[in-house]
Amino acid sequence: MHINKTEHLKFERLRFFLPTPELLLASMAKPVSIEVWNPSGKYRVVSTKPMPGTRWIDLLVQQDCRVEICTQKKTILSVEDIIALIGDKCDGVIGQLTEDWGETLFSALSRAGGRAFSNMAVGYNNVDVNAANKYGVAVGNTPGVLTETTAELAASLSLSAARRIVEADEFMRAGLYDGWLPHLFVGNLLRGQTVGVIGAGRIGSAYARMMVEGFKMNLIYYDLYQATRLEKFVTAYGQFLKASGEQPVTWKRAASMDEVLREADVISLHPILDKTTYHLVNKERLSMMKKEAILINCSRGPVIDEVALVAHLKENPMFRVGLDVFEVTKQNSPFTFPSSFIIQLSIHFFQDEPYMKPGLAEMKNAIVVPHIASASKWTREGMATLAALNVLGKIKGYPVWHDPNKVEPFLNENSLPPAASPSIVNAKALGLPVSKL
Ligand SMILES: NC(=O)C1=CN([C@@H]2O[C@H](COP(=O)(O)OP(=O)(O)OC[C@H]3O[C@@H](n4cnc5c(N)ncnc54)[C@H](O)[C@@H]3O)[C@@H](O)[C@H]2O)C=CC1
Ligand SMILES: O=C(O)C(=O)CO
Repeated sequence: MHINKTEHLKFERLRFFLPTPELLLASMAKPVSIEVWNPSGKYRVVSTKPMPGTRWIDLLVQQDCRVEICTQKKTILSVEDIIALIGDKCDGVIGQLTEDWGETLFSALSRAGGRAFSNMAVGYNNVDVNAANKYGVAVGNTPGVLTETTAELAASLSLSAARRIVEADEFMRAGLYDGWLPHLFVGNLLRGQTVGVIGAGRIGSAYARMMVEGFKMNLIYYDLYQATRLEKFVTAYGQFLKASGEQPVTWKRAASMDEVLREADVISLHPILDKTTYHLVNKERLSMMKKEAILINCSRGPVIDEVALVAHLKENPMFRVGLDVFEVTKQNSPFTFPSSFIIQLSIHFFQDEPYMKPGLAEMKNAIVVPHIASASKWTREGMATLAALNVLGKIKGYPVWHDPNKVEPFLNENSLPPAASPSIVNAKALGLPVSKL
């Protein structure tokens, strides 16, 4: 066994490249690379990935946790890999949206004595919450801290698509620019056009505000619920513009999603991924959109039928798309069963990346980025902190925070976080107490 012992900050950290005794006992153990903090800690918490910042580690260690971080050079861990990490004694796991958290993993965690899991993500379509309920495992997520960062990427993609920034950049780098021309990379003006938002929750509403306020676009949105605060904001901003002698902005709550698709010039998708939003944008719906419309997806890949999208992009060169997330390509996928199988079971959607549908990468009218919408330093460190505190809160028997949309008290680096789990999605099902702090 190769062991390096390193003093790091005020805690002890070990690195080794062979299984710990717990891992050796795991049924399908493989050699894994682990970094250990506070080896003598009472509670064993595993993180399936190194996460940004160190506050999340400090907070766990201060509360008597031994923290084990998987440093294996493999982007997406398999169920077997994670079973090996869980071993025979594990109090909680911090996992990633790329992992399949279903019956197998929750039963393994439960067998190891664990009752706490948190995704380092707000979306938890990769988690079978019913299975977690069955084994009494609390499931945490990380809302709120990534709202603005994700909305900013959706806004960036909207601008990049409207003004053809990626195409123009490639043109410059290829040495093709030989002087200003009236027709060179002519795109769309956003001001006065209509922005459509599907799923006006936290991120959808933040994006809508950016586009309305920043570019004076009118808003049309579709959601299962009324976005009252967003409506009030646009009304007030419209009144302000009018009082300043400018054209006021307007808003409309659409009765159907199709209304948004028909009317909007830029459409951004921000719903959760579940059986009601799977392939929400399909061939028929793409054909309803304006020929020069812009479609942005920073939610989850399977919200769009990407085979239909590639065909639509080919047929409509002025239609543009900005994608941060992707559907799995069956041909290349490590998973072989058809998507209809997933829908019928409708348990959870565990894998939608990293593959692109054939033809997408060649489309000039598509901008593609690798699921980076939440990738600002503040947000990613905050996500790590919230995920760690979700797990810690359950281990310590703390109540659940009363409002998962207001997580700021957990993110203040200058004070101790509240003694609560910031966001547990199955708190009600497990009958967990709610914090009155
Ligand atoms: N690309 C990325 O890096 C990121 C992606 N996300 C994705 O964005 C999603 C939304 O995040 P939040 O805004 O924080 O969640 P949220 O829960 O605040 O908003 C989701 C909204 O979708 C609406 N919705 C649900 N089903 C719908 C349907 N069938 N039709 C129309 N609207 C529907 C809900 O009513 C809700 O208002 C996450 O679940 C995640 O999948 C989130 C963060 C980063
Ligand atoms: O939080 C999420 O849901 C993500 O997609 C990560 O950015």
